[in-house]
Amino acid sequence: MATVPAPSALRVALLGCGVVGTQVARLLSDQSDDLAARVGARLELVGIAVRDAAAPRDPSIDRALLTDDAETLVDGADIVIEVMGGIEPARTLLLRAIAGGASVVTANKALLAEDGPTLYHAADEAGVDVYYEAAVAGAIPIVRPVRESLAGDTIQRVLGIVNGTTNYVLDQMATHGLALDDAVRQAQELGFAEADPTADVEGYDAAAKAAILASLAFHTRVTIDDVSREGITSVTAEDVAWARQTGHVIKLLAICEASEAGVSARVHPALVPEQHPLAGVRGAFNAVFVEAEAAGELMFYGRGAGGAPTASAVLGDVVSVARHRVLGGKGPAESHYAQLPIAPASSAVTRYQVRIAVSDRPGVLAQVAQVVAEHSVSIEAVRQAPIESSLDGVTAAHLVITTHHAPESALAGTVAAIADLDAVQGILSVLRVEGS
Ligand SMILES: NC(=O)c1ccc[n+]([C@@H]2O[C@H](COP(=O)([O-])OP(=O)(O)OC[C@H]3O[C@@H](n4cnc5c(N)ncnc54)[C@H](O)[C@@H]3O)[C@@H](O)[C@H]2O)c1
Ligand SMILES: N[C@@H](CCO)C(=O)O
Ligand code: NA
Repeated sequence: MATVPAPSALRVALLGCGVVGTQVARLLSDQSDDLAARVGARLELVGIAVRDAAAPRDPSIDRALLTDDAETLVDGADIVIEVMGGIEPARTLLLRAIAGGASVVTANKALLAEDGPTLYHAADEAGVDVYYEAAVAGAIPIVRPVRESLAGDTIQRVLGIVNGTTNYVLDQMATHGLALDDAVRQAQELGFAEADPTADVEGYDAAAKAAILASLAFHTRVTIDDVSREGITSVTAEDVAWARQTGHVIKLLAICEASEAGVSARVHPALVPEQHPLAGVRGAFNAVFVEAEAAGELMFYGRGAGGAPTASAVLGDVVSVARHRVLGGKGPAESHYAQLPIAPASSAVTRYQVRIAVSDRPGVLAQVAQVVAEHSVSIEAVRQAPIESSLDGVTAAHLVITTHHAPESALAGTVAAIADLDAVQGILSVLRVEGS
């Protein structure tokens, strides 16, 4: 039987030359001999699609490679790397690449969380790879471990700090007592947060990553529309201080779980016990904590953003898809055989900490406890502390109630009933407690 000779070189097209693209081009050039040895064929960067070929670029970029004709570039490639971001034209260009027989590597979480299945289906039909390690938690290997290393196990839960900007902001609030707006401004000055930080602080970036992680972990298609999302804008310096007093830190978590109700993916600020490994994730670092039936607890930690760290993940994927082309065949495809239902957000079961301002007089604690019990919610701990400037001249106190596990729907009813009590001056915060 005649064998097809392995290619001596693979043509690589790069779409986008921003923060990540610049570093991808640099690594392809700086490491070209090592990459050739690892792949078994040279990786030849044949062009870089940009919006404006005349714009200033990092000196490491070979300007002769720049083109504003992305379509022609894609048509001649064996491997297409997409680091432009956005839905269009990224989707159309990737589909064109796949239809033309190229394997693709992308860092585009927004596109995958919105319409990944269109790409996966096209790649299946064409017999090529779609790899996307950089799309979740940047440099941290998490897509490959979930897709391959844990393929023989059953993942039960994934808890992730997958947005560096918000982790930096919450960490600054916790360690320096900053207000949220001041911490966001500092993150912008240091270049962590974008000029428009909405996608980060409102949790959209983390929600896209949660959709991708939930799809991988539970072999079920989950899109960003299936993810319940709450950002960090309502977190106050007082919440952060109270978290510390009760032995917690506040983190923006992406939580993916499978239960009898189906798969749930949610993003919200949560209290994490100080002794949990996720509580020690400081600054702009990311970490993904995985609970699996046989493996137990695993944590993946590192840099979730930045040009070079993200390019590291992209290059790892490029080497994988290139090896497949040299050896023939392709890597594992998207797996959605389980097709579990998407659980409604109200079915999530977790612990809560409710902080309320109450009039400090006899019987108030008993009234609050009664209301909680009537909603079948079990109290784990109650703390009380005086409020120095009392409201309306009535001596007031903070009451901090931590519950045992309860469904979100039961908690919502409980909080509404507590708010109706005469002795309750206000609900100051309701935070979920995760990781315990
Ligand atoms: N920056 C990070 O830390 C990071 C981390 C993980 C994933 N990502 C993802 O990587 C991708 C790129 O991010 P980035 O930070 O490098 O963004 P960026 O804005 O710095 O770079 C994107 C580049 O693509 C170019 N571009 C956009 N549309 C184009 C088009 N139609 N034709 C040609 N060029 C086009 C832009 O001009 C820009 O130079 C995004 O999908 C992002 O979500 C980024
Ligand atoms: N903006 C993201 C990086 C890219 O996903 C973050 O702050 O983590
Ligand atoms: Na990653």
